[in-house]
Amino acid sequence: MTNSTAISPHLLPSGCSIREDGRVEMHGVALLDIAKEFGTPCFVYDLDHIKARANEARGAAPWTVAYASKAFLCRELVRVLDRMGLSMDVASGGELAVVISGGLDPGRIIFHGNNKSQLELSEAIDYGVGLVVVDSMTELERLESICRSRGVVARILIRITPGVEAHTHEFVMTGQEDTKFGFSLKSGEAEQAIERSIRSDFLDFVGIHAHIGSQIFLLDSYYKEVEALSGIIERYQPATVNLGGGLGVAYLGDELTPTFDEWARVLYGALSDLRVDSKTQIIVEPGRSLIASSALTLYRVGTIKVLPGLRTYVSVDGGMSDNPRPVLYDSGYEAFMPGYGSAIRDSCVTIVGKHCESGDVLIRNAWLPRTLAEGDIIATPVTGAYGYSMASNYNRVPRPPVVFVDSDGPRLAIRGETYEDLLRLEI
Ligand SMILES: Cc1ncc(COP(=O)(O)O)c(C=O)c1O
Ligand SMILES: N[C@@H](CCCC[NH3+])C(=O)O
Repeated sequence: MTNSTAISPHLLPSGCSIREDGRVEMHGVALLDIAKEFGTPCFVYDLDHIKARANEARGAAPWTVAYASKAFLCRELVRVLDRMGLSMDVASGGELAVVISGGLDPGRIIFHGNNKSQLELSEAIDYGVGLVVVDSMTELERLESICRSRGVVARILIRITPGVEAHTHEFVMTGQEDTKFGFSLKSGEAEQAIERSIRSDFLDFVGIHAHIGSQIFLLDSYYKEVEALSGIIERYQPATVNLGGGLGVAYLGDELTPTFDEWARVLYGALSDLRVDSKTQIIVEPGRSLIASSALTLYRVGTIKVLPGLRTYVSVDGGMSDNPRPVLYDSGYEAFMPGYGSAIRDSCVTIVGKHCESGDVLIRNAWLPRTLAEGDIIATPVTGAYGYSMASNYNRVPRPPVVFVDSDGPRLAIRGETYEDLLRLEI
């Protein structure tokens, strides 16, 4: 736990700097001015940081990088990643619609999901997505019949459950045997699905997919993943092996994360140890590790309630509706005052949201300067992944705006919702 120190600069997006007067700015614009212009709460993304992370991921190995759009998705981001030539993974018809509307070449889309509907599968085929990742025998048959009726062939990967337990929160583990995702390797279902797709006239078996979970720090889990798949790879010599995403990120100042280079070294080391043909196309699907550290969230403090001998509650104008991760996974975050970035954070408080839930806690033990007062702006870094994308309208709280910043200044990528937006589906 960080105690009595200023915020670690490495938790801030790379375009951030702390001015001599202590104000934190992003590409020369004070975060306090962004809060004034766009209101709070507000997600602020450093566009150059996103591009740098995408380039780092791409440069780490001769693999194909498909950004996992569930981590954060908006049209403007699709345009940016499209210009960089990245591929994208989608996991629903809605994500597919946004990626298509952002203009990404459908051939660079990978379509996931353990329960894709008939409509979603048809849309995937009609848009011409590059790869459909087939998750069950029912889906394989549904997809085949859609393709038969259109006289087309779908390029598919078979999703395999490698039976690897990655060391992460059980809610975000996906590679173990007891999971809703994919075909079990152990039971032989994976081989049956591959054989079935090879026999089909309307399915083109391009390769296999596996994903062992999210927020993974121990790279050894990836070695085990490749090891588990090696028998299938040797037997079917797939053109493509998609090893999923899941690389962990640091949310707290004292956490150390593996780099894309280290991840690549482990994966390629395993592939080479297991003599996987070097011509095999390797795909990875980083979501969190590509986007999380590029953003922070700005909040305004509304009330400060001191319960003597117990704790001090600092209530902000957002909460579990813009960041459900602390409630869902007990995830830790840090906070700082963008007006006083170099100030020593010498007071431990509990930052809570404005929702009608005692559990609506953003940071249980947050260190902030003791000068913190009602009306101040605070920021939580590393909120670029699974914050906005999992945001809700609980208590009919409008979802906040998303602002992109680079050397051209700040601009809206997604506007904040209004009460009118909240009413637009009402009859
Ligand atoms: C199939 C698949 N690929 C990629 C990801 C991205 O994971 P992460 O954001 O942890 O990199 C996920 C989410 O866990 C996933 O389910
Ligand atoms: N939403 C989760 C990760 C889920 C990964 C998607 N399969 C998180 O915030 O950590």
